[in-house]
Amino acid sequence: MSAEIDPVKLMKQEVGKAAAALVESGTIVGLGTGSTTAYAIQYIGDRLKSGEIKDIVGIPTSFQAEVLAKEYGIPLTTLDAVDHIDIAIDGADEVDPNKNLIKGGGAAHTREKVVDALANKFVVVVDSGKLVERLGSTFKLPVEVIPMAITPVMRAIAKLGGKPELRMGIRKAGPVITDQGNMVVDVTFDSIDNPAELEKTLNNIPGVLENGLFVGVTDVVLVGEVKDGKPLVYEM
Ligand SMILES: O=C(CO)[C@H](O)[C@H](O)COP(=O)(O)O
Repeated sequence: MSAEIDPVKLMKQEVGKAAAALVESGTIVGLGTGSTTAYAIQYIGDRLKSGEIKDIVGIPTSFQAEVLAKEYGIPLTTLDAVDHIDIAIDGADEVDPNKNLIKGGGAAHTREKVVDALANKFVVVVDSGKLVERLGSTFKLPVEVIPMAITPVMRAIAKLGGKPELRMGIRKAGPVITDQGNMVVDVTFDSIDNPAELEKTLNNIPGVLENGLFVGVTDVVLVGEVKDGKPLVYEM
C-alpha cells in the first residue's frame, strides 16, 4: 500500500524547486524563511553540489535560513560585504492580485523585508492556498515591536481599528522572541483597504520595528498547485 502524499508538502516542494532553478552561477542570493523556502534552499544546495551552478553566495533572512544554508552547503555572506543582491527567494502568508504580501508567519519579516527589497529580482514562492483577493482576509498582520513599547503600541494599533494579540510561543512559556530580541503582535483588521498606507502608518508608531506588509516589492510569484493528484507550478 503506497503512503498518502501530503498535497501541501508536494506544492511547496515543487515551487521551491522551480525557484531554485532560477538561481544562476556567480550570483548573490537572498535566502528567505519558512517551510516553502526551505525546499528552495535545499534544491539550491543540490544544484551547487552537482556542479550545475557554482560561485553563489547566500544572504540569510533568519537564523533558520542560516542553519539550512549551512546544512546544504551554501556559502554565506552579509550585507556589509556586498553592494547588491541578484535574486531573493522567499515565502509569504498571503498574496493579493497586485503581488502585495503579508509576511511574518515565521516572525522573520523585518530581516526578510531588508533582503527582499534590496534584491534585483524578488521571487515569492507559495502554494495556491495563499492567494487572496484582499490582504488580511485569512491571516493576521504580524508587527515586530521592541519589548518596552509593547503596551503603548498595542493601544495605538487598537485606536487604528486593529485587534492586536501578542504572539505566544509553542513549547516555550511566554511570548515569541524574534531574531532581533523583540516581540510580535498579530493584528486582525476588518479590512485592509490601502496596504501601502497601512504599512507606513504602522511603522510610524514609536516602538514598531517593522510590519509584515510588503507593498510593491515582489517581481515574480511562483504558485504551486496540485491538479488531479499531480503538482504544477505557474507564474502569477
Ligand atoms: O514570512 C515568513 C516568515 O516570517 C514566511 O515566508 C511565511 O510565513 C511563509 O512560510 P511557509 O512557507 O512556511 O508557509
